[in-house]
Amino acid sequence: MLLVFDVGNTNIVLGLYEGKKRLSDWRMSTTPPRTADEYGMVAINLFEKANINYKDVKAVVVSSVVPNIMYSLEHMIKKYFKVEPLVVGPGVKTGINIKYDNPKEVGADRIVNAVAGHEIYKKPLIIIDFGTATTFCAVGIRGDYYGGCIAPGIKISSDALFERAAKLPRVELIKPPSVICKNTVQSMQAGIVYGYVGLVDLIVNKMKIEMRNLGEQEPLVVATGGLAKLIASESSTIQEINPYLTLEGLRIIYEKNQ
Ligand SMILES: Nc1ncnc2c1ncn2[C@@H]1O[C@H](COP(=O)(O)OP(=O)(O)O)[C@@H](O)[C@H]1O
Ligand SMILES: CC(C)(COP(=O)(O)O)[C@@H](O)C(=O)NCCC(=O)O
Ligand SMILES: [K+]
Repeated sequence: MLLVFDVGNTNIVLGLYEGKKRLSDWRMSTTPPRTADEYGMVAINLFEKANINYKDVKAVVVSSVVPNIMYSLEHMIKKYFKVEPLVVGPGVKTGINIKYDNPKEVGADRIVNAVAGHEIYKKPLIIIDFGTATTFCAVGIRGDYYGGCIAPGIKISSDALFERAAKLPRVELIKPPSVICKNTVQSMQAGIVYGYVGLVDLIVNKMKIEMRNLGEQEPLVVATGGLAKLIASESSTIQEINPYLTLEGLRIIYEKNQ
């Protein structure tokens, strides 16, 4: 079996594969940083609860945008799973041609998403990943990674509002019935959800113009990440939601590096 880790700034998402089949996936918090043994205990417990023998894991692939937990995570993988993890980074085959000023600067999660999108959809793409940050990535039909935008994520933006405004409560991130709201909670929900939909649709429409100028056909707009569903329901530009895009990209990268 193949175990993949998508290490984001809020969550570490684990995916377990047998060939192309995803057997299970789990989500754990990225903070606080844990020791190798603490990561090991969590991982083994997750396998036990799923009635899966962790000793059947024969390969591990990791994508990370959180350098400070990598020592413990890699140490755990070697100690408990007895394998050397393939860590996505320079030198790992992806089939993606990174056209960033400094290709090493792009978040691994963004490249992994591009690998998955390119393989699955075989079209020019705009990939939106609603994570701690919301990333927008333009990928050409031939797998050129052109770059994109990084915006503050919905949750950290709304957390900042809750924390910094004395009279504003923490509200559930759900869509209110209108934008002219008559109470504080719905006013905040409208500002957060519709404000974010506006951010997404404006950026996507601008990226589409730039992709046309790059000679690409109309891109497919694919959303992933924890909060994709919430925004996609209101957005006029998001066409697909693929919650497992990053995990699929890690599986594909494993196959490309066999
Ligand atoms: N299935 C889900 N339903 C609702 N919220 C989610 C879900 N998965 C993740 N989230 C929330 O979405 C945000 C982004 O999660 P995630 O995409 O894992 O972030 P990152 O990749 O930056 O770690 C987090 O605040 C997380 O709590
Ligand atoms: C933008 C990100 C923080 C998004 O990561 P996440 O929200 O999943 O934690 C990550 O892709 C990153 O650290 N990128 C490096 C800078 C860049 O891509 O230009
Ligand atoms: K992510």
